[in-house]
Amino acid sequence: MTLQQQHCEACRADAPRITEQEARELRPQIPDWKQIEEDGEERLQRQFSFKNFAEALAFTNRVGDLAEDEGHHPALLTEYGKVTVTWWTHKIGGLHRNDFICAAKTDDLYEHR
Ligand SMILES: C[C@H](O)[C@H](O)[C@H]1CNC2=NC(N)=NC(=O)C2=N1
Repeated sequence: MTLQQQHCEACRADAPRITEQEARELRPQIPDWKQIEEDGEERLQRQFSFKNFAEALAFTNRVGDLAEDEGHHPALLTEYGKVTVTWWTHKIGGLHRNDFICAAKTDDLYEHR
């Protein structure tokens, strides 16, 4: 089953961070995302481009709906013509499989915008 077809599991404080092996296997499904470290935490980040602010905001709201549906929430920076989406799991201060699932679903929203 692809990442896009999966759903997030409820975030738990004792949930295991994703292993480097798992991340290596999943990264090819989200090739446009980069893994960054911010505040000492691993995160997934991608910048999406748009014609103007209105389109950027519409996409932002769709990602917001996705987050509510999955019970898993990103950081969103919405600017004129671009939206930067950052996924990580607050409860474990790092990356969980959920973040890869949501990154893949975010790509889907962009491709079908
Ligand atoms: C109670 C609520 O489900 C939890 O606080 C969820 C909300 N959304 C979340 N989103 C993210 N990215 N990480 C979390 O740990 C998280 N926890």
